[in-house]
Amino acid sequence: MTHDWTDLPGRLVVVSGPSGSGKSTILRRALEYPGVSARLSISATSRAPRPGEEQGRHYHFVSREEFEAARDRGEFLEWAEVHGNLYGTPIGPVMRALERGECVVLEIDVQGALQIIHAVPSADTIFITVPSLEVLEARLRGRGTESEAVVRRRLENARRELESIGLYAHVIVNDDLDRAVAEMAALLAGAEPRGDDRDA
Ligand SMILES: Nc1nc2c(ncn2[C@@H]2O[C@H](COP(=O)(O)OP(=O)(O)O)[C@@H](O)[C@H]2O)c(=O)[nH]1
Ligand SMILES: Nc1ncnc2c1ncn2[C@@H]1O[C@H](COP(=O)(O)OP(=O)(O)O)[C@@H](O)[C@H]1O
Repeated sequence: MTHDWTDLPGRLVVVSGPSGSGKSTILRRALEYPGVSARLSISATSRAPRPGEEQGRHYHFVSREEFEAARDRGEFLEWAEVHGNLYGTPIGPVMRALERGECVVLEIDVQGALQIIHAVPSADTIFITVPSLEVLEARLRGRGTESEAVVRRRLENARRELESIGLYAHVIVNDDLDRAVAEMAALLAGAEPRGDDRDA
């Protein structure tokens, strides 16, 4: 099924970047900034919930079979397999929020972001990166949520993901966290619903 995204009054913002680059940390804080009025899309995933994660708040946790059935029914705006699990953006809530003129943020991996860049050219795209792969490695280890083998796989993926950086409209280098959050907030605050003065 195709959707016409061009005439919706809201704004779609894609935030992407390697695992451990700081996407969730930066977004969590930037969404609280005064002047920022944006909602985070809740993805579906086949991965198991981590301690503290709630069904329907952090993700819609589903089985791999349920995910594949929804995908085959065309219910995802984009989807990807990331680190062995399936992730996808449900179309319905995004469409409805954009119809209401809201700003919707997708925090998704690079494969998904590339699908959005093709499917929704009006989307605003933000790539979060780190000063170096060494810094990324230290942060992934510091987070303590992944095993050694998983950290290595994520670093290999990061190298590949960094090759797409030029396709994004904006890049935030997450060295100083406060500055990165301020930059994200400024981009989101500027991502107002489009008016009649938009470019043709
Ligand atoms: N393509 C795509 N990627 C997603 C989606 N939701 C989350 N992701 C990405 O999947 C990756 C793994 O997310 P997660 O399991 O929460 O782990 P973590 O972000 O590495 O702690 C991250 O890069 C997320 O941005 C989605 O709906 N679509
Ligand atoms: N600017 C920063 N300086 C130091 N550590 C950071 C910075 N930004 C994020 N972190 C830490 O790096 C780790 C990865 O960040 P996270 O937001 O989970 O990344 P992502 O959502 O992109 O996978 C977390 O432990 C986080 O606290």
